[in-house]
Amino acid sequence: MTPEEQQVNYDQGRQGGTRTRQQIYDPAWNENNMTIESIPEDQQDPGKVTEIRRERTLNPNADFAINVEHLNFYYGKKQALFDVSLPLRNRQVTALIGPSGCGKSTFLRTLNRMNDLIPGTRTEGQALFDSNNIYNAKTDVVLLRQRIGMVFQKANPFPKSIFENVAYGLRIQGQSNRHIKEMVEKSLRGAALWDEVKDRLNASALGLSGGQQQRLCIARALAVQPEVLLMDEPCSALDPIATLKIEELITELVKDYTIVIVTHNMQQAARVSHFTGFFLSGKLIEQGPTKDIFERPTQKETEDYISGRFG
Ligand SMILES: Nc1ncnc2c1ncn2[C@@H]1O[C@H](COP(=O)(O)OP(=O)(O)OP(=O)(O)O)[C@@H](O)[C@H]1O
Repeated sequence: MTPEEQQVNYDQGRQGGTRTRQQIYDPAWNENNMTIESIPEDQQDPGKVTEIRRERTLNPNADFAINVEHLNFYYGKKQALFDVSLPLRNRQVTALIGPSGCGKSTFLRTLNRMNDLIPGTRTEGQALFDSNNIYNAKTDVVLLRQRIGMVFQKANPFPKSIFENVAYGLRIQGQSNRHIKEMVEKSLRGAALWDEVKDRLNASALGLSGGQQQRLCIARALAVQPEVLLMDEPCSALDPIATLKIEELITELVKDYTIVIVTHNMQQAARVSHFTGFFLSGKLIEQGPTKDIFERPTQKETEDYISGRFG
């Protein structure tokens, strides 16, 4: 993807719209005012942040896929991140939570250097990925963004066919048609979309539902075989059923990929993540296994946030 296309991709992805506090905390919220009662009982939200599933227990022996140390980030003169150190463990889901404007998305975007597309930004510190510092000027950012893929708030399929959306990155790589065909199917299967689209691969991606479009964007990211997937509020524009599908997908994908997810929805963080970092005003206030963060946070600010005292 060219820098211009990446910027368009990024801008479109950020147009997720604003949500009220109630919408943020209400897992039943969606654009069509669907209520939680309309979801089949076995798919309803467990409702309690404290219900951490057993398989969500952090693997303490997991290596660090990326180890961020002493990260400071500036938009011009404005400092947005302050001395953030956070390890992102291999094949684990790390959730980034915190109130609006605390720096979650900024942090996420430092991991594949998407912030470089914004003029006047500056990064200090290091993020070790495969023994190389992501923030090093010599890093090949095109390759980096293949290895560390990204999914945005709002699904942003290209106005092309379903097949060509997934094939996009592979065509830029100059892959053979045979390889592209194989990878498109593999990626659509990986994104749990194959069965729904296999008979209409040449139809426009814009005709898919919002949830299908978001899974298509995940398939597009998977096609270039990334190691890490960054997800910036991937469900914020989806209804509860589409949200549950993405959450189930995350649970499957983490068997093969390292996932970092920004979410406003604390039930979601509790449901899908193994490790959680809580940000406030650009600082990482607390980090730890998700179970600990939600059941026995050590910092008052974390406790106030997860108990809904501010947001
Ligand atoms: N392109 C930009 N230029 C200047 N300042 C920015 C830019 N993007 C974000 N900021 C500022 O950086 C700070 C962190 O923003 P960021 O979007 O990372 O927060 P966030 O926690 O992801 O918020 P939200 O949950 O609302 O998306 C905020 O003060 C925001 O205004």
